[in-house]
Amino acid sequence: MHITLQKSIISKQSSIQITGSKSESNRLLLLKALYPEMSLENVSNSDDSNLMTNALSTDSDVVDINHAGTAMRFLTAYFSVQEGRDVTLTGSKRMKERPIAVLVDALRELGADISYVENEGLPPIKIKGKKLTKHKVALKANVSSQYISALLLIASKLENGLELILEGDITSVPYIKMTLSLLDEIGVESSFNENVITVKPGSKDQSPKTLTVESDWSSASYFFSIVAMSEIGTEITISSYKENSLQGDSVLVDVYRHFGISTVFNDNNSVTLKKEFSNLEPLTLNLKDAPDIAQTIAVTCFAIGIPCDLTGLHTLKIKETDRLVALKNEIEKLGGHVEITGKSLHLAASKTINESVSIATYHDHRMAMAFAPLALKTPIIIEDAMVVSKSYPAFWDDLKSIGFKITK
Ligand SMILES: O=C(O)C1=C[C@@H](OP(=O)(O)O)[C@@H](O)[C@H](O)C1
Ligand SMILES: C=C(OP(=O)(O)O)C(=O)O
Repeated sequence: MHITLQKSIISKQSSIQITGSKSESNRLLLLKALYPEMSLENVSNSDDSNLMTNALSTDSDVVDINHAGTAMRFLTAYFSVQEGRDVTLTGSKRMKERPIAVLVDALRELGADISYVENEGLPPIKIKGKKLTKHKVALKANVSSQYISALLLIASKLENGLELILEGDITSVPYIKMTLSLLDEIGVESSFNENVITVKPGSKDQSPKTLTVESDWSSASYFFSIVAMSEIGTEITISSYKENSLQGDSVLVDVYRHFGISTVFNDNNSVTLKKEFSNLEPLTLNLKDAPDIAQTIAVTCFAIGIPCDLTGLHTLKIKETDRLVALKNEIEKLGGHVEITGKSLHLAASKTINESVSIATYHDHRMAMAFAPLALKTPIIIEDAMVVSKSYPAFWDDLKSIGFKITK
C-alpha cells in the first residue's frame, strides 16, 4: 500500500504514546525464556518482537523470523543451547543476505553444532541444540554488535559463564552495554573492560521481578525530526522515557539541540520536545554508536537545507537494505545531492525540494518513517507504507493524530 502525505500544519501541542523498545524487548523476551520467573511490561508491539515471542514458544523445527535481525542473531545463540532440539532458522530474502558467520564461528568455537543450509556465512542455518562446554572465545566486533549481545544473552546459562575477546573497533557499543545492564537487572554479573567482556554463570538473584521496557528512542527520532521541521514554538510530548536510558539512540536529545530542539523530561515519564530556534549551521556527526538514527538525521538536514557529514555508518549497508544507497537514491529524487562511501554520507545544502516524489522504502521501516516528516515541506508519497510495522505498527495513526493528512 502506497500512501500520500499532504503538507499539513501539525497541532502546536500534541502527545504520543510510543511502544516499548524493540531492542530491549527482544533481549528481555529471550531472557524470560531462560529465567521464566520474571514478568515484562510495555513490551514492543513491533513485528520483530512478535516474531521473537512466537519463535521462543513454538515447537516447530523451522523458525522464520522474516526481516528481524536481532531475532535472527539472538535466536541463533538461544537454539544452540537448547539441548536435544533441532531447528532451522530462516528469514526473508534480505535476511538471507545479512552476514552471520562471525556469530556462527564463535558459537562453533564454544562447541555449538550449526550448519549452513544454502550459502556459507548466511541464513538459513540448521542448529542442533547441545550443551556448550567451552567458555572463552574471540570474535570480530566491528561488523555487528548483535553477535556479541547474542552470546552475552546465553552466557549465564553456560557451565562456566563466558569470556569474550572483542577484536577490532567495537561498533554499536551502547547496544552491548544495554545487554549487560539488562543482565545486571536480573542478577547476572558481568564486567566490560577495554576489549574483554566476562559474564559469570547463573544469577545471584532469582526473586520474581517485573521489568518495564522503556519506550523506543529510535521511534522517537521521527518526532524530533517533525519538530525540527516545524515552526518555532511547536511542541510534541512522547511517552514513556527515562533520562538515564539504556538505549544509545537517546543521544537524540543532544543531536537535535543542534536543530534548536529542547527536550524536557516530565515527572510522569513523558518527554516534551520543543522547537526553540532555527539553526542553519552544518552538522558533523559520528553515528557509530547510534546507526539507526542516521536516516532520520540525514532527512532532517535535507528538509532544513543544511549540509551534513555523517560518519561511522559502516553497518548501514548490512541492515534491512543498504541504507547508504537507499538514502542517496531517494534524497536525490527529491532534488538533493548526496555522496556516500562504505561508511559515510555527505549531504550538500539544498534550497528546494521536488514536489510529490514517490519514495521507495526497500523493505526498510526506517526509510518510510525517516522520509514521512518531509510532508511538512511538500506533498510526498511513501511506497509500501506498512513496512513500518517492523518496529512501529502505529506510526501512521500517530502521525494522523498530530495533524498529518494521509490518503491511500
Ligand atoms: O542489538 C540491537 O538491538 C541492535 C543493534 C544495532 O545493530 P548493529 O550492532 O548491527 O549495528 C542496531 O542497528 C539494531 O537496530 C538493533
Ligand atoms: C537494523 C535494524 O534492525 P535489525 O538489525 O534488528 O533487523 C533496525 O531496526 O533499524
